[in-house]
Amino acid sequence: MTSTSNQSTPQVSTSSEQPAALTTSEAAILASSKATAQDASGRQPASSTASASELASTKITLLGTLRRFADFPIPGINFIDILPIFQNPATHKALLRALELQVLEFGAKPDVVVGLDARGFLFGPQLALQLNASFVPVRKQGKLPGPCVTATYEKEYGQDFFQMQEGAIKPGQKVLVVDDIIATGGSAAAAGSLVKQLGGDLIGYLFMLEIPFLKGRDKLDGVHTVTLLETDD
Ligand SMILES: O=P(O)(O)OC[C@H]1O[C@H](OP(=O)(O)OP(=O)(O)O)[C@H](O)[C@@H]1O
Ligand SMILES: Nc1ncnc2[nH]cnc12
Repeated sequence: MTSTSNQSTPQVSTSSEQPAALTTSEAAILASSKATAQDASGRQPASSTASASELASTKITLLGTLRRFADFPIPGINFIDILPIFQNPATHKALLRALELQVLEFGAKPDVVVGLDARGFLFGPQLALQLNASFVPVRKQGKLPGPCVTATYEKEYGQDFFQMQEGAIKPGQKVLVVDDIIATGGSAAAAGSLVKQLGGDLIGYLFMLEIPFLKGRDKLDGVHTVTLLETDD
């Protein structure tokens, strides 16, 4: 996929067509795509330029698709709605492609993709298929049959329990935990602790979106964490 689009690629502005005012997140994406595409001599190899610019374009498109709802689900929470991405096949496809590119940053192919109930199920199984990996769910308590391991956690708007089925991960398997959003990091940290209880080798966390001011990464014990998009607004 390149920014010279085909029908399944979201339409993205070229630099001469940029809207007059970029948001802070969009400007940061453009700056980092220019920096990372350069080699040691300052030149930009064609393939790396293409994929960096593809990723930067996709990020801007996806950020523009998000919606905000004030005071949902409780007063004081600025809820970021990712669902519009899935309403459009082009943005849906671009998201999956971008996440697949982000997995390269882990330097190892996961054996298992673990997705968190419920929004981690929107793209986790598809990503697992693209990586030729297994998909295993983390579910809210009371939804999984058979013996389970359980972890309690606090998230941005409440407390909950997560479970995984015993035997769902084989000891030593390389596991990537994926979810839509990392806010305070409580959900992801609980999922990581379940993976470890089952003997998995937690190689990292991958999120569609991070809310940096909530400092969720601080709860992830330094485990490699990659996020496609960031917004504090
Ligand atoms: O970083 P945290 O503060 O823990 O918050 C992030 C979690 O909150 C949301 O899930 P939610 O529990 O609302 O469930 P849902 O996916 O079923 O909507 C989101 O999908 C993450 O899993
Ligand atoms: N602000 C937020 N918006 C959407 N999902 C969330 N999960 C935790 N915090 C959230």
